[in-house]
Amino acid sequence: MGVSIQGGLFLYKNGGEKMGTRKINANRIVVKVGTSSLIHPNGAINLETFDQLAYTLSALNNQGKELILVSSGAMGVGLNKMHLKQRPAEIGAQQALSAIGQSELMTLFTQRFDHYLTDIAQVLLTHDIFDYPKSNKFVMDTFNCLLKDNVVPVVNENDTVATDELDHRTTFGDNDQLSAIVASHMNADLLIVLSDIDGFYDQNPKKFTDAHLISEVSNVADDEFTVAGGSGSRFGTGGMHTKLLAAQRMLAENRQMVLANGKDPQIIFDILAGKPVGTLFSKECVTHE
Ligand SMILES: Nc1ncnc2c1ncn2[C@@H]1O[C@H](COP(=O)(O)OP(=O)(O)O)[C@@H](O)[C@H]1O
Ligand SMILES: N[C@@H](CCC(=O)OP(=O)(O)O)C(=O)O
Repeated sequence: MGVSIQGGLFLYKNGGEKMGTRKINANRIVVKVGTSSLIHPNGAINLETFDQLAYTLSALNNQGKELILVSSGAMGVGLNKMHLKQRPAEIGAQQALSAIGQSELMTLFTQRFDHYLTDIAQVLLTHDIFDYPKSNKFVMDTFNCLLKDNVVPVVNENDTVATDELDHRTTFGDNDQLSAIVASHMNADLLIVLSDIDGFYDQNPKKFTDAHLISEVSNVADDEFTVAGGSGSRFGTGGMHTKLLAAQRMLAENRQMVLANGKDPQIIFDILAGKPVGTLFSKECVTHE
């Protein structure tokens, strides 16, 4: 079991040793994967992640779990396809790149999921879509039909029309919060956020080598936001801030969220088996020695 350092935070013992098991009971699961897990730092496609994500979700789908994948990466894949090193400055050009990348992203997923005999579907959403009762119903009906037919919806923000959270310079979209919105409306038991980092640390580990991984968080307040920095990769957008906002929403609704490293998506099996990997955001402490 972790050591409490304050309020609702538990650090891993001995600087990272993982102990105990968690009680995770999840049937409907939203998995969010960030650009940093899908694209190598050199800009190339991380084929292992695509393949292992498809394998893991297909295996769980075959076990009867209901899965929704929220995937970033349209911009990263678009940059790669157009042989560009960095995002263009203009928002229109960014949106065009994302449109190019989105179809390529789906091609990559379709290939890998086909290999594991799993059908997928593309669902492009905006953050506010659930606020309109008619659209809300259409979106929910679509998700419910797909899940009933064992099809895995692959969600991304519809970057062509979503401009509300873009600063028109450096950030593009926010799938961390979109995944929490989807988890919330689809009444998911668990949100798994896969990133390029082992979990939530007491300071940005890409900047501070003595940062400690936090095992469990039961409350996200100002203290947590002060140690949440920006994105660690060239392509990620929200950094830890948007992940904490997603966690805040999950906690408020008494749902669980696990933030874990997506370099090997089979970590999802460990999460569901209750192994104390990553950071668990949960109102109640569910780790037992
Ligand atoms: N307190 C923190 N704990 C962990 N990571 C942090 C923290 N503060 C900032 N970060 C940064 O957040 C990054 C993950 O966010 P981001 O690059 O947007 O990934 P993704 O593409 O997976 O959404 C990490 O690589 C890390 O550099
Ligand atoms: N819609 C954008 C994703 C934006 C986003 O939230 O990215 P990330 O921080 O990598 O999860 C894209 O597909 O590039």
